[in-house]
Amino acid sequence: KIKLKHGSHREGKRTDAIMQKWRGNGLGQFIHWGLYAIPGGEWNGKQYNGAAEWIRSWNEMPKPAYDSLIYKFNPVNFNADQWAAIAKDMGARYVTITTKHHDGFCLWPSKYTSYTVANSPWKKDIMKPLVDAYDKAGIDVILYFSIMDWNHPGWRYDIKTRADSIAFEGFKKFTRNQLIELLTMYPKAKGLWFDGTWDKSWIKQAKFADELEAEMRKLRPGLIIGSRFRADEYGKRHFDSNNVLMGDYEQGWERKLPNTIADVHGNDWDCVMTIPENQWGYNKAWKGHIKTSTELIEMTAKAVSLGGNFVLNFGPKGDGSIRDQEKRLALEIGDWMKVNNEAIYNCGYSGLEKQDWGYSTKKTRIDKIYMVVFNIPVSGAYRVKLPAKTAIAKSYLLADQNQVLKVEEVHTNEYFVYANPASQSKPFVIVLETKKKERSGENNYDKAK
Ligand SMILES: C[C@@H]1N[C@@H](c2nc3ccccc3[nH]2)[C@H](O)[C@@H]1O
Repeated sequence: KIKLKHGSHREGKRTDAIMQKWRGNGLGQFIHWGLYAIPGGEWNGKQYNGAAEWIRSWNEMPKPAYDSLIYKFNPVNFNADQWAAIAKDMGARYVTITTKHHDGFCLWPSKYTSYTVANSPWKKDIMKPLVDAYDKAGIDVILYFSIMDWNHPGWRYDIKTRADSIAFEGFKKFTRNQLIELLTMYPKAKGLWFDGTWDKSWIKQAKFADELEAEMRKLRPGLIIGSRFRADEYGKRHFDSNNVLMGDYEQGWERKLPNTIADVHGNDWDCVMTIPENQWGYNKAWKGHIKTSTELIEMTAKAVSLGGNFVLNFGPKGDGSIRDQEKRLALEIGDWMKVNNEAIYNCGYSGLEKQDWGYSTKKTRIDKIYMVVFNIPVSGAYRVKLPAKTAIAKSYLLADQNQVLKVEEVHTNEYFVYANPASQSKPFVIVLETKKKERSGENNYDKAK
């Protein structure tokens, strides 16, 4: 083990109630909203091929033209309660909201810069109504914060000269001030989701970032901070030089999912996902594949089956309204979650071998296993292998618990569950209530009544 001053300060999962609630959330909503939603991926009639929230980095759009979008920020259709209702209807149990993206525009009236909503035609704080609306809806709030800030004169991609170093010292103070300000103004926030931390300038700030993380955790005990915030003194990110996870959960799954439990190294983690291929901020013209609700439900089930949370991104328009495709997907996912959320909420890795029919999840501390089915076997038989000394006490469809299913032990600890789902068009869940196996060889299953 390498002696580290600014590596991880905790091994293993957090066991406190705040983190246990986070762990059981299963499904979350991401909100990317800011000035970039006004051009929506287009400038002077030309489409920007990258992610819409990165349009400022596009040479076709002069930086001053982007920066003066502040004078156009007047989201007359912004309705925080409506955004929270969409998340609620979808079955999201937490939301991550951009307070400041890479462009540096602040959705709260920060005292430390003039580049905020306070100096836009809108004038009012956006974060307070959002935090209050989601909190009222019973949805936990996490604040997204980009360290990289293209608007701040002190930002540097790397620190090469003494002048860089002096400028960056000012930037670091500004960053700390804004983070303390956010935690003070929005005490209901359960955590911070950091981004824009990959450049050398920030990676070199191991001591500063370590002390800042400690200061934030002291100010807000129980605060949830992921692995993307800081690097150790050898520049190692996400996992320190002893390969121990930094922060409270792994924040590396952006637009991708782990494939097996080995990929998540026994840690908590979240996957943040876009509906189109790669657009976080509002883009007028979604190109390429737009994920269907069934695909997104499958990603949610896969994430939970591997012990993580799935956080689906919404990019509200410049006027504050939510686009129709996003509203429709939220309702379709929500319809499924209303019937099946028992297989998602407070569930995690079941320990069972992956089978072709889909993903299995397990309630923490309860002997219930959920088989979330996406591929229906022509045989009608759903194979499941249980650990030794575990038997199936009862099996039924989550959607219709009166439908007790026939179970057959085809080999030791290997069972076929027979189910003919009513509908074949949507994923469905088979529940296994397990029990300790009595003497071996006894047929431990209920014949279909
Ligand atoms: C959660 C996502 N993270 C930001 C981002 N910027 C990137 C630059 C390079 C590679 C990946 C990136 N992700 C995206 O703009 C979005 O906020």
